[in-house]
Amino acid sequence: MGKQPKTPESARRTTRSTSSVSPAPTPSKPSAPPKTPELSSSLNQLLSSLPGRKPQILDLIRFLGPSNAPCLPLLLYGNASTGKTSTVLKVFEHLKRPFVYSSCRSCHNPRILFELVLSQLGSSQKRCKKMSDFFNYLKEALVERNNGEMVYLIFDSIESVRSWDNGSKVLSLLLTLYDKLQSDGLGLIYISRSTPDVYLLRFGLFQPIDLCFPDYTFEETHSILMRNQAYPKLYSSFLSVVLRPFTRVTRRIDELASALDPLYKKYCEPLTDLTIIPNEAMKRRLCDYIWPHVTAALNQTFTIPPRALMEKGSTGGIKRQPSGLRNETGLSELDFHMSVSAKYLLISAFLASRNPATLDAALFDSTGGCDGRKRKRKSSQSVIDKKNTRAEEMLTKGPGTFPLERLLAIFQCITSVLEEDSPLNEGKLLENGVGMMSDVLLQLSTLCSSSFLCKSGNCPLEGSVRYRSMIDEDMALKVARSVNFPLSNYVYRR
Ligand SMILES: Nc1ncnc2c1ncn2[C@@H]1O[C@H](COP(=O)(O)OP(=O)(O)OP(=O)(O)O)[C@@H](O)[C@H]1O
Repeated sequence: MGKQPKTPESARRTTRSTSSVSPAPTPSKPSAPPKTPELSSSLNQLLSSLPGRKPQILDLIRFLGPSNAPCLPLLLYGNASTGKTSTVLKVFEHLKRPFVYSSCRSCHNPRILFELVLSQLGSSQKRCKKMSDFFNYLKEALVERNNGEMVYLIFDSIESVRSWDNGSKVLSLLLTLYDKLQSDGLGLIYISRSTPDVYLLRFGLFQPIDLCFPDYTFEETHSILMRNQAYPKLYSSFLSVVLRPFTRVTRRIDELASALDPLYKKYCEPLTDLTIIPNEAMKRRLCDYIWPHVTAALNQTFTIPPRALMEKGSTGGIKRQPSGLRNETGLSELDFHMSVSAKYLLISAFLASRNPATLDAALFDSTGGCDGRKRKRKSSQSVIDKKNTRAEEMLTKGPGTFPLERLLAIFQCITSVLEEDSPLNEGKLLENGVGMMSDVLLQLSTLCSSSFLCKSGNCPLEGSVRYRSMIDEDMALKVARSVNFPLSNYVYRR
């Protein structure tokens, strides 16, 4: 499971400013969700509109507290399409609270973001030439508004700010607004795909209450897709055929919905009556009918649009690029399409191609951990020298080939390390567990057909197929970052 949402008590911390500014109102104690019959039916509606998000919804309502009580900044985090935005917006709608929503991803630069926030607060004429303009206008708008009710600024996708010019400064301003403006009735909610440590380490003052949105389980994904279906029996029989293979490729609800939509239309084509409850024989016939389309659609999931593929020089001694596959901006597309297990497989393949096989034992211990330093200390200098010479040869030759067994061994090692290390990844890996391994061959063939890997002919000695990774180090690092994998700890360097 992912990092569990903290209990309200353990999550509430005193920021430097709340402890030093005495007249500032104390953030309210989180209270239980209201229990009037009217509200509880609206709460039930809210809960059923977002399957799998009950703990997050209830925590969020508790953290926000009553409408006139200040609340500490909240940081909602989780992978793409885990319902962070939908949950916040629906909770605010349910509570009927005033809020200002801005997605940093669609703003592209600070000026657009600042002016978007101000315009929603009624200051649409204000132009922000400097960062301090935003702060001053925001303060003015809050003072003018001052009606005793909190107003919440919701900043979505704050991880995107880091890639802007002056991104760090902008992020620092956004994350410290609470310290400066809490007494003006401002609540702050940040939504991020990155984990809190990214912000806590770099912006020391920022100490929000964090709320994790773990990836959906298979069952939750099923319930989400079943929502609002006109013919639930038929749709359920459709999902029983298609959902397993697709969730191996992606767990993103938006990707699944758009991939399954045309397939469902196909599935219904042979039927004249959609209200029918398919019996076993009909299910089998429909399954046979849809299956070729399923396999074709599964392959398409990895297609990277050509406009995103830009030429870029190779780095780190890796000389070859896959034909037609260039990276850099391509990663956002890649990130969009690639499942978590495919990303780990790609990282494993990169390591297998990049590192000499002789270093595997030193980099990964038998339980899968990265135990490089300990082992290196035990090796004699001459053994190290020999390995280094071979490794240097590899670096100058470009990416090496490797057999399937080596790929699987590395894959197993790095995924088991991540089960221990990464709170967000933990959920995916534990949940997928065996599934992730059994899925590898399917992922492998898809990675080959998408030119991320290539088959490198048969090894004359072993007679088996060998593979080669076709991505460069920059791309591997980006893939690794997207799943919080510490790739540089595993890459052999001269
Ligand atoms: N639990 C859920 N129930 C119903 N629909 C959901 C659920 N979770 C996600 N979705 C749907 O998936 C899509 C993406 O959800 P949303 O934008 O809320 O995710 P997110 O975590 O904010 O993603 P991102 O990090 O990409 O911004 C939306 O269409 C949303 O309706």
